[in-house]
Amino acid sequence: MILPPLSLYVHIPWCVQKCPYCDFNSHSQKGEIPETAYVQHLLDDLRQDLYFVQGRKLHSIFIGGGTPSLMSEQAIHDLLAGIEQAIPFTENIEITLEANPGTVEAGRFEGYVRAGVNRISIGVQSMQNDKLKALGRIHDANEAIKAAEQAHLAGLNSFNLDLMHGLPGQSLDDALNDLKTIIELKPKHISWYQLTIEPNTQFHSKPPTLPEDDILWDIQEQGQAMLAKAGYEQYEISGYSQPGYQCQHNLNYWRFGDYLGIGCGAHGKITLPEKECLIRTEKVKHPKGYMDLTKPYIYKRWQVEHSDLAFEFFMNRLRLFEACDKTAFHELTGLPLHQVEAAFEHAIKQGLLQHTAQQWQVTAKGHRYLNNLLELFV
Ligand SMILES: C[S@@+](CC[C@H](N)C(=O)[O-])C[C@H]1O[C@@H](n2cnc3c(N)ncnc32)[C@H](O)[C@@H]1O
Ligand SMILES: C[S@@+](CC[C@H](N)C(=O)[O-])C[C@H]1O[C@@H](n2cnc3c(N)ncnc32)[C@H](O)[C@@H]1O
Ligand code: SF4
Repeated sequence: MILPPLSLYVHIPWCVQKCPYCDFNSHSQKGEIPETAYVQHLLDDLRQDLYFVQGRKLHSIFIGGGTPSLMSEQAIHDLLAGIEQAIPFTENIEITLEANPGTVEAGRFEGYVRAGVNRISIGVQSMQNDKLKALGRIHDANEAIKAAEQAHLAGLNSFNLDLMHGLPGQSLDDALNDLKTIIELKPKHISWYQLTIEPNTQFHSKPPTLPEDDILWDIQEQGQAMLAKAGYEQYEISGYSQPGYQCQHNLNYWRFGDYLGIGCGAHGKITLPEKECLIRTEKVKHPKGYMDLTKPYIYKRWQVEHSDLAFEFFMNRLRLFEACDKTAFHELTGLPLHQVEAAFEHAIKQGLLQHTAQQWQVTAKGHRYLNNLLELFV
């Protein structure tokens, strides 16, 4: 087994209010968030994970949530300084912070950049005010535009806009107009998600009327063509970027790289080559329990069973559009290649995969029927 690049995910669990479609680990917090105490807990949590790190450097950091843009510049500065003290950074480290346009007053992004952030991901969701209202968002389209302008002003070479489609009452034209407006804001990266109704959300208990399947299909096909025409390459199911601006954190995740996870409900995955195994970690989910000094941060830690490894590898790796080196399978899982050859032959016969002597690549059909492809590895 070889050691892949190491990333770090940091979870910030608070939002101004909970959106009715969202099943992320987020809690509405009226008033001040306990950011100073939380940063200390995060750094303490990280120290307890250092056992796994052993001389490695950090390749990317993703501060996600919840709404990390509720944190002050000082808190993000203290957090990043503390992380760097614990684990050195690689020279080109990517440091992303997620922001909600409703929390971004002027000058905020400059502050984050001073603290060390070099990529901001802004949750725009839609550019139509009636849709934003139906989604329970705390901002309007104008504030989303202002947030994107601020990202340019802060000198951020790379920022991402999150947009959703398949929204309640959305027509094909609505969705395409949203994309067109987003493209005009010139982000280097666009995450374009189809709205899904998740269990344990308000939309699940009171479902809104969503567009018919044929409209969803047209949105997908025509939206992808529009993004491609504007120079955005699709490199992952929902990830599009200008060439060279893929999200390094996501890429490492889908390439089956390693990541530590700190903060409420954060997940981690670490390779231990000397033990020929993978460890997964999960931290305590609720902020109250996580910040309770009498309890550990870790909720669960387990070794991935050998029988699950092949599926876990491909479930991540086959989401990416780039080809996969055949050697990566053995290097990252420790399993012999011949174990998956029969599944691959089957997938190639069905037109879901193609291959050369060195690499595998998912075909367009394989991306469309990804679940059928993955079933071959169960
Ligand atoms: C943690 S949020 C981003 C930052 C910030 N909390 C915000 O919403 O502005 C992650 C992103 O996941 C997407 N998302 C969340 N729930 C979703 C759902 N049910 N279906 C599709 N996309 C969803 C949204 O685009 C959202 O921006
Ligand atoms: C889906 S991406 C967001 C994409 C995005 N909008 C951007 O910046 O390009 C969010 C990243 O945070 C990671 N993440 C989210 N919740 C997590 C958790 N609880 N534990 C570990 N990683 C998490 C995901 O794995 C992913 O790499
Ligand atoms: S979508 Fe973003 S702002 Fe809305 S509840 Fe989820 S994490 Fe919070």
